[in-house]
Amino acid sequence: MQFFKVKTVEETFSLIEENIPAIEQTEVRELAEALHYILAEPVIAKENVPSFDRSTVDGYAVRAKDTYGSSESMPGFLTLVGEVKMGEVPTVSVSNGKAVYIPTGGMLPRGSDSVIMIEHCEDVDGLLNTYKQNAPAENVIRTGEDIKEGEILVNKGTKLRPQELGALASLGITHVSVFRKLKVGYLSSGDEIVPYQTETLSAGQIRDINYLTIAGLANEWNVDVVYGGIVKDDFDEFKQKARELYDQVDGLILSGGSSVGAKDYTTDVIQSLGDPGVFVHGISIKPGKPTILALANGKPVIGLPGHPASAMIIFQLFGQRILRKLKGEKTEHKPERIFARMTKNIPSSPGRSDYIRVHLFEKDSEWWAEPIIGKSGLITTLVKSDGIVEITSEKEGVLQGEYVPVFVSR
Ligand SMILES: Nc1nc2c(c(=O)[nH]1)N[C@H]1C(S)=C(S)[C@@H](COP(=O)(O)OP(=O)(O)OC[C@H]3O[C@@H](n4cnc5c(N)ncnc54)[C@H](O)[C@@H]3O)O[C@H]1N2
Ligand code: MOO
Repeated sequence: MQFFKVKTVEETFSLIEENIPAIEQTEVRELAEALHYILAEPVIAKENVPSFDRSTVDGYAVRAKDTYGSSESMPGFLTLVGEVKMGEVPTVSVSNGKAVYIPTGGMLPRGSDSVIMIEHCEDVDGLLNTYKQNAPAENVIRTGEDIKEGEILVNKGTKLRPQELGALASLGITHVSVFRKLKVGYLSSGDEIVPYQTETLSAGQIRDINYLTIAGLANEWNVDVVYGGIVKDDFDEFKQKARELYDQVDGLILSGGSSVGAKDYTTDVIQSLGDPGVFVHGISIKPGKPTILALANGKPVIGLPGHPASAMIIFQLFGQRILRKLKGEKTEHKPERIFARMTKNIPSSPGRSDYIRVHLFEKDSEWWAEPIIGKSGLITTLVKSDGIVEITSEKEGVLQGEYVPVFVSR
């Protein structure tokens, strides 16, 4: 009889951190095709952004001191000497007592240090009445204020979000070196599992749910999935299919057979794939206790519990971390969570982390979390839920009205 040597959630996170390597292969991608890829080398700014002082408003470029003392009741007077054209170097400059018209984004003319907004002036036949005093640098973006030449703009290991792509574009960078896209293999196991396309089920059969839920999550994380099909509860067949798939991919996900029943071969199959092998079998968590995590010759292998809600929750909690590590992503994991108030008391055993599926609703300007009660074999518990409440291992549950963190599903 096998027994689980159960790890806590925190121990499991540390073991993932210690055990999972990053893939080393990189590729160069065109910037517009690099969204959600992980940067493989730092990007150092080769120029200033902006490369010139620019106005942030439509107005008049002035010397701030020439506007001192101007107010609604006591306007100042400046002589208009020309205008700045967009995208061009100004041909006029600003000297004492002078002003130049400038559109939003235009280059500040020599001699000026700030821009006074159109709303605060009046052009009376070339004499500019100023009704407000300006501070130096007011309504101006300075050269290099956004990005300074020589600074590290984006570090190695950063996931490229739209804002990083925008910043790289501002420097004229068209290609970036990124870690290549991951490809993981997915295999379902179980004599009762049949393809989801099966029209009529025979007695005892179940359509494969986990392929769609797990591949869907992986795709959301910019990871490709190779579907290895469904294997029967037969050690030799399972081992052979797992090996074939393992050889083609960067990591392997096996669903079902993770428990310790007579036909649960997943552990033995994983051990056959390579060293060091299993580093977690059993986590003090509900749902998902029989989870298996392993590393076989540098490739992670995840044995997910078969129950569909358990498989999804476990893959979100641990699979995502494993894949982030494998992708070379270095930025700290910050899951999206909100605080909501629990509508009911929920007991929990100390020493075990519980993940409660909840429906979120807003009442009196506050978020409330209504637990969705149901077994982890029921996929609709996740269909009805908007997120997962974490009850950490040191707690004995949560009380009605208590504020709890909810990991929101998107
Ligand atoms: N004696 C014990 N029995 C069980 C324990 C335990 O600690 N001691 N843990 C239970 C928990 S918790 C879970 S979760 C399951 C996990 O078991 P397995 O990973 O071995 O999964 P299976 O037995 O293969 O399947 C469980 C369940 O899920 C259905 N399933 C499996 N794959 C799919 C799929 N791809 N799509 C849809 N449904 C799937 C399967 O038909 C079973 O009903 O073990 C408990 N037992
Ligand atoms: O802990 Mo298992 O994952 O529910 O049914």
